[in-house]
Amino acid sequence: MADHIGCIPELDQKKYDAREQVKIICLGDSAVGKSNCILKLLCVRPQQLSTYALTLYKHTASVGNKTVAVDFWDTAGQERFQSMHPSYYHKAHACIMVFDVQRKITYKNLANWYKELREYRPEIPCCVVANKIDADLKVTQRSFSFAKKQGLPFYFVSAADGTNVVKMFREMINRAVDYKQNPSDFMDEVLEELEVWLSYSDTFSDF
Ligand SMILES: Nc1nc2c(ncn2[C@@H]2O[C@H](COP(=O)(O)OP(=O)(O)OP(=O)(O)O)[C@@H](O)[C@H]2O)c(=O)[nH]1
Ligand SMILES: [Mg+2]
Repeated sequence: MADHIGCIPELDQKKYDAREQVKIICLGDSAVGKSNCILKLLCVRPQQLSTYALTLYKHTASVGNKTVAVDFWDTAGQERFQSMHPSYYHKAHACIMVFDVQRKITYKNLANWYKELREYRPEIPCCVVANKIDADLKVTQRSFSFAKKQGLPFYFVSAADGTNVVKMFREMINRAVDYKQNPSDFMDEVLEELEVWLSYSDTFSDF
């Protein structure tokens, strides 16, 4: 039932420097399995690049004929205050919201996370992940209406045995790239144009 997990043995610097880059954030209550989902995908020991409150995981993925550098942003602790710093949301291209199928409160709290997400990022693709299904497979027969009501894709996942982990991330990376190429948020469009313009002016300043 588990997906095959594609391991990346070591960092390929060329791919890492890929032009296309997306930021994907994870939201959800403490201990729902956010970090474990990412770790399962990466199959490698994480590289901790930032502070106590934030861990940044680097990943490369193929989307069509392009190599995409993916930054997964994960928190360590701040979600216990039921709110994230605005910089966490800044320029995110997609969001993965996780709850624990064994703790109802984590499902209820999705509404708060989603509200906060939409205050900062009204248009980015988002999905709902029901994690820890290995602990009780019967939950996959239950319906969790929150995602449907909000029109969000929904995945039953187990970070422990890998079920649906790769599928979920692959689809979300595709959607993040898609969003980056066709932002529906006006501010994002402006920032995207500005970035292209700045990269051109960098190139010319080399001459
Ligand atoms: N049975 C089972 N346990 C899981 C699964 N995913 C995570 N866990 C366990 O749940 C606990 C929390 O997992 P984390 O990945 O650290 O959760 P988190 O959401 O990153 O937690 P914080 O960083 O504290 O916010 C750990 O003890 C994991 O081993 C899963 O799919 N199945
Ligand atoms: Mg964590």
